[in-house]
Amino acid sequence: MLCYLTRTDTQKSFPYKFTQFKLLHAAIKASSLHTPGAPTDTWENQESNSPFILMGSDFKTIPIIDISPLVAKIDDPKLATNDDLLEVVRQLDEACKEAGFFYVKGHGVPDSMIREVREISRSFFALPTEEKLKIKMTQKSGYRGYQKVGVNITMGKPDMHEAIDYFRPILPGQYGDLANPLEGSNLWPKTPSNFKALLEDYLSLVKDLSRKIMRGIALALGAPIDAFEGDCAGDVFWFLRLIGYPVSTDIPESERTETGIGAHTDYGLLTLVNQDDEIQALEVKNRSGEWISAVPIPGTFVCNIGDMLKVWTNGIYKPTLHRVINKTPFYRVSLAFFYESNFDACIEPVECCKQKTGGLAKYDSIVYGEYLVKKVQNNFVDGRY
Ligand SMILES: N=C(N)NCCCC[C@H](N)C(=O)O
Ligand SMILES: O=C(O)CCC(=O)C(=O)O
Ligand SMILES: [Fe+2]
Repeated sequence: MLCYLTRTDTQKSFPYKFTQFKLLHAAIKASSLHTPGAPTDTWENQESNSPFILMGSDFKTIPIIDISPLVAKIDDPKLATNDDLLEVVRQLDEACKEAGFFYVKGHGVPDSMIREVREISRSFFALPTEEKLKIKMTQKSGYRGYQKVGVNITMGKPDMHEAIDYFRPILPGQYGDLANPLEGSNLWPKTPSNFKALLEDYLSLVKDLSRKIMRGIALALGAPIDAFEGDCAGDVFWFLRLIGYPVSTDIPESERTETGIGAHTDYGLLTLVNQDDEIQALEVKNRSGEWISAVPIPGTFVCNIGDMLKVWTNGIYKPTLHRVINKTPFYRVSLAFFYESNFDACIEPVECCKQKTGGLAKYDSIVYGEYLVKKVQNNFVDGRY
């Protein structure tokens, strides 16, 4: 994909282009192709007052990456420089810079599992409201549990989805006062009976898959392979949302808004979305401001990067605005898994990324847990649970 951007404030213009890389050091160099203050800055303000004018092509589709070499080899130091793995790394780098979104196939999570977790979520959402409210989300439950359509808000507007939110369990006092509002354990419905067991199996698979993709992303950035482990994400905080988007005409007109989830970026490092086949509803905003559809591709996960990765990379990779609008006559189900950093991690631009972006930190450091708590509290209007 080739795009030309002109920096209007300095009158400097430059071509920005990705070529084929075969070796790891070339993949690392790819990150230094990034000129300070260059194209990724358009990502920051995707609305109108960007200092850049886009003149060339922009992404119209979201790349599909077959990550099977990465899944097979990334944990084996002897294999971590294989050509096929480095080709995956190169594709990850390109996708994170161009779109902030990519599909993964060849990820090793069985198709049957991917479908089953959606089906079991669908059967939960089909239960009577009284039944679903038995695991109701409240402030007291640490924001864990079921929320009705319209309870979650984005930019002040009710979202047209119902959901169950699961967060990594937090013991009282585990992170001092930092995690207080999110302390608690998860709420599991009694029916369907295998709900908890199935979702726990799923969670362990997507957690490990995310760890491997983050190893690939570390290499793509020219950072050590375990850069997103240890103090950063070695004790990762995760959460999982089971989401149901009703057919819009099934929602009373007085309560209806246009969006299943309004435009937002995700908060952490990496998100893995398992979306219903054949229902097109997830949209991703490109640099030109067009909404590009993330069409369902059976058996894949839609991956996207989050706010913490932007800070860590000093803006080399930026999260992309996305939203969900279900205009179809079908009830849509998705599972969004969020792989974040350690809850108490202080995320700041790292040296190797600063070097590639002019040397100075473009973002203040953020304590992830503080950021998350604020976000979660802002997602719900007091008393509207
Ligand atoms: N990354 C997460 N958790 N996504 C869930 C919904 C995002 C929208 C949320 N209401 C908001 O305004 O952030
Ligand atoms: O349902 C989807 O496809 C995406 C959900 C999403 O963007 C989110 O929960 O953050
Ligand atoms: Fe999202």
